[in-house]
Amino acid sequence: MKLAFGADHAGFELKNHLADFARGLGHEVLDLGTHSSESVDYPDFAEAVARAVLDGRADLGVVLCSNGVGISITANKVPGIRCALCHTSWGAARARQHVDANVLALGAWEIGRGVAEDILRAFLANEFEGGRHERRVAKLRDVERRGIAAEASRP
Ligand SMILES: O=C(CO)[C@H](O)[C@H](O)[C@H](O)COP(=O)(O)O
Repeated sequence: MKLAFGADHAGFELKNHLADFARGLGHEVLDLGTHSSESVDYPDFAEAVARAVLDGRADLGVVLCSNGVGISITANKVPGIRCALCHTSWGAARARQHVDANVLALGAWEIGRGVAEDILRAFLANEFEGGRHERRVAKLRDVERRGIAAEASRP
């Protein structure tokens, strides 16, 4: 699979570690930064990863900040993105199976490397199950569409 990675300064080290880990699993990595521990703004990297997933440069995205909150919220502002902030491998598997999440968010200062690897492995190893979940994801998309329409009609 092709994976896009993005992180702010807080997620920089774990992002690099997980990118190497993903390469070791045989995945292709698109590293969209950040490329140092210098302070940066997480929305820039959330949007870069979201765009890469939506335009097909990546199959899935992985984003990191200190707690995963800011970067996941930002990614979820991009229509078409379903970003799951996960703290367990069980949750990551569920995010793929039930929600068809296309971006994984992690809190780099909350979890260690081993847990992060387990979460990423679970995210990559699972697929959307469809069935009843199709209906729910369709409703999720409807909410997104209504939000865009409301925004467009705002004076
Ligand atoms: O976790 C984050 C947002 O949810 C970011 O990684 C930032 O680290 C956080 O906002 C703290 O920023 P700081 O400039 O490193 O203090």
